[in-house]
Parts: sequence; C-alpha cells; structure tokens
Amino acid sequence: MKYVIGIDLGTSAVKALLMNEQGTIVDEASRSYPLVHEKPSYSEQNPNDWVTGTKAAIQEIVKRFTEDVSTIVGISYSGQMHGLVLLDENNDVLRPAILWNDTRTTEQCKQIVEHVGQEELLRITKNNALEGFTLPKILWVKEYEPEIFNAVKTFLLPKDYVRFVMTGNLHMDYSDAAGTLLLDIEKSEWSQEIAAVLGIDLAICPPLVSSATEVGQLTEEFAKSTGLTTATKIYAGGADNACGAIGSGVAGDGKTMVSIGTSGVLLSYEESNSKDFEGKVHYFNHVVEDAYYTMGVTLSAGHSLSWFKERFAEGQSYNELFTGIDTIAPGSNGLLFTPYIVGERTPYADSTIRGSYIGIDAAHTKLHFARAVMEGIVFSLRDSLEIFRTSGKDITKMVSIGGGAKSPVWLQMQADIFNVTVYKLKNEQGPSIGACMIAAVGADIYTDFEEAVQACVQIEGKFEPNPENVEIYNQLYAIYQQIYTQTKALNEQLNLFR
Ligand SMILES: Nc1ncnc2c1ncn2[C@@H]1O[C@H](COP(=O)(O)OP(=O)(O)O)[C@@H](O)[C@H]1O
Ligand SMILES: O=C(CO)[C@@H](O)[C@H](O)COP(=O)(O)O
Repeated sequence: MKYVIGIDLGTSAVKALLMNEQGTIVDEASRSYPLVHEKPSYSEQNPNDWVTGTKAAIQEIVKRFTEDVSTIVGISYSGQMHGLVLLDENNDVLRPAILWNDTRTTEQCKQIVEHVGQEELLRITKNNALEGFTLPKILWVKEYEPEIFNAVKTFLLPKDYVRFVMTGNLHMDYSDAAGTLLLDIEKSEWSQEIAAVLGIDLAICPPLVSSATEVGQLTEEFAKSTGLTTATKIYAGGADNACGAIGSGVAGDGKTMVSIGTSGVLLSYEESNSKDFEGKVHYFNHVVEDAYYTMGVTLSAGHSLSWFKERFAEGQSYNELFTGIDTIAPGSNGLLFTPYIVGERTPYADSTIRGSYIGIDAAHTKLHFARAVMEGIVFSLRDSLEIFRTSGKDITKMVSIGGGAKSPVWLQMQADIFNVTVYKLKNEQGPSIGACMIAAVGADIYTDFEEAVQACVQIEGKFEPNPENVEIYNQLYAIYQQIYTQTKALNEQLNLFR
C-alpha cells in the first residue's frame, strides 16, 4: 500500500494528514503557533515556527506508522495565502513573515493603482489591490525597511518556505502566485509590466510550477529528523483555498465551498479566466491546470470566535463554549455582531472598519454574545454569496470546511443564513486533504484530479435550510447590511485612538 502526506500550513496551526492510496485518511497530527499583532493592523508569524511545527507533526505521524516508511511516496502542501517571506543571498529569513490578514499597506495599495492603473491592474492580475496581497507588502518593506529590502534575494509565500527547508529548492506554484498581485494571469508568468512600473526586480520572484509538479526530494537532514527517507518525493502544492476546494470536490463548474478557518471564504469554481467580476471578488488560478476560482474573503471569521473565546471564555473548549447555544433563537434575541476586528476585505475593502455589537440588552448572556459572533461571521460570508448570486450564479448547495465545520450548530446556521443545502465532509480539513490529493496525482496514484476527487472526497452528512429560520435570517441580514455604512465614519474617528 502506498501513502502520501498532505501538509496544511494554516494560520492557527499546521496540520499533517497521512492518506493511503484508497483515499482514506489513516492518521493526522497538528501543531499550533502564535500569531503576533505587534501593533493594530499588523499580523506576523515567525517562519521558523512553521518549520518546527511541520517537522513535529510529521515526526508524530511517522512514529505511529507501522509499515515501511518508503511506502510514504510523496508529500505536498496547502498554504495560507499571500504572506511575505523574504530571504537573503544565503536563503536566510530577513524578517518575520507579514501575513494575509495584515492591513498596514493601504498607502501601498493606492500607489499600485496610481502607477499601474486600475484597469491595467485588473486586466493583468484579474484582482484589485488589497492590503492582504503580497505585492503591497513588498512595497511596504521597500519604503519602510530599505536595508532589509536591499538585502532581498528571493521572496516566497509561507508554504514555499517550508518546502524550501524540506528540499533545498525554491519554487512557487501558480495558484499561490496568483495571490501575489504580481502574476500575469493570462500569460501565466510574472508580470514584467507591474514589476517595472513599481521598481521591483523580477529576479526576486521564484520559478513558477504547477501544483502537482515534482520539485525535489527530502534533504538528508529533514529525512533523518522526521524518520522519513530521502526517496520521498515532494510536489509543489497550492494555495489553501484552492486545495480546500479540490479537497471538498469543488473541481467542476457550479460547485461552491464555504470555509470557516481563521479567515472565512466563499469560493466558486470557474472554468476560465474570462469572466468579469470587476474585482469585487478575488479571481485566482486553481490547482487544477487551466481552471480558476472566484472567492470572497472575510478577514476574521474563525478568528472572531477564537478572539471571543480567548477574551471572554478563557480556558473553555469550543464544546464548553457552545453548550446551550442551540437553545438561543436565531438572531440571538436582537443582538448583531460584525466580524471586522482586523478590518475587512469582501465586500468592503476597508482596513479602518472595526467590529460592532449592535443591540446589547441587559438580558443578554455570554451565550447570546457567542451566538451573535457565529451568526455575524456567516452574515459576512453571505455578503460574498450575494455578489455571486447577483452575477447570475445559481447556488443551492455548498460543501463546508475548516475548523468551523466541526460544529453542527454552525453548519445549520450556514444552511439557514445562505438558504442552501450544506454538506459536511467526513474530515473537515479540506486543505490538507487537497494537499494529499496533489501528492497522489503527482505520484501517479491517480491519473488526474477528477479521479482523486472520486477517491478522496467523502461526504458525511448534510444540513437542509429550515424555512422558518431562513425567513428570520433574511430579515436580520437586511439589518446587518446597514451596520457597515452606519459605523464607517465612527470607526474613522476612532482610528485616531487605536
Ligand atoms: N470545535 C470547534 N467547533 C467550532 N469551531 C471551531 C472548533 N475548533 C475550532 N473552531 C474554529 O475554527 C477556527 C480554526 O480553523 P482552521 O481551519 O483550523 O484554521 P486555519 O486553517 O486558519 O489554521 C478557529 O478560529 C475557530 O473559530
Ligand atoms: O487571505 C486569504 C485568502 O485570500 C486567507 O484565506 C488565507 O489563505 C488564510 O487562510 P486560513 O488560515 O483562514 O485557512
């Protein structure tokens, strides 16, 4: 029997899955690491924490593995997108990684639009300039840390750095490169035009490869420290949302995924890159060659709930926090929450907006506040759904993945607020399943992603919308939608005090 390992380098933790050639997950391990918010709007991680966590998770799996390790034939990756890792000429890390949910780069986004031009930017990259993307982060370092910028030899995205430590080779795959805002989507190459106009030397960009490309084998050192062999082949991998999409079977037209991880994502498969969403949603390369996907992103989805738990329910598990939450009526007895605790992306690209609780009543308990957070996160994802529906997409079912899909109450809320049938996977870790599938396709265990989806995607259950709740949530959503506009100016004033 052959096996593959899929590594999902998430924002809260790295998760490793061991999958056999029949598509069954046989073991898993994870390690969490801190997220550092040194200042409001900053969000960084130490790339060495990713490496240490990945090594420990693989060691744990290998320790429990009772067969010959040479049967673990391949490893691939799914990675949190957009994060900037800068390496010097010795391939040493120059500064902490600046992550996807770091919104310090509003000025740099304006500069990009000014120099490249909005129309040209959309034509080349299919996306708007948003704080979370990598290019504005490169420009921020250029402006504020010139010494570091001058020492840069290569930039990588998070999973590319972990892969580099494991193989000694530098690469980036198209699905992740699409999120840098430096990729010419049409030509599938780094954009000379954007780089030239912004004074960036394209030599810092790593070679581009497809997700299932073999990019090397494990270094002796990494193999030795984890118990694997140097014969294990390494495949490039992809952006976590693209991996989550194939891991949940979203590899064909009309298929939709919702993910509540640290971020929240509503993602829809696209057969081509020819549609025009005017930059309202992100438009990226899929890990499936010549396919694409569009998605809306809530910056703090699961993060809003983990924030709530850390601040107001310290020491409680999620299950303890949720006890009794299903006894509270939809709408949390008139309490609404907007999850803009680090700013927002879709539909409001706004780094200054912050979250609100609206309608606090003396009768509300901690449970009402927790439920309102969960509902607010799903309302925010509905904002993205409305963009898709307005564009003509008929969305009636979705596969739900990410840490949030562990909670049946949250899954039912998604069915009721979106008014769709929500499917739950046997294992909610779509991105690492996707990473396993990439390794399996790379290693020729499956001929293509279609075959991999057939073998690996296992649906465990479904949640149907409850018509009564749908009606209540429709009314509440109309109120929720007004909160952004009504709190925007207030947050601009409060920004001075942050
Ligand atoms: N048991 C649970 N029930 C519901 N939600 C959970 C549970 N455990 C974690 N979560 C949510 O999942 C989020 C983490 O999801 P995950 O997909 O692991 O994130 P990431 O890939 O960003 O590391 C947490 O922030 C939390 O909101
Ligand atoms: O910025 C985005 C997508 O554009 C995020 O979705 C990141 O890719 C992080 O994902 P999670 O850690 O929440 O899975």
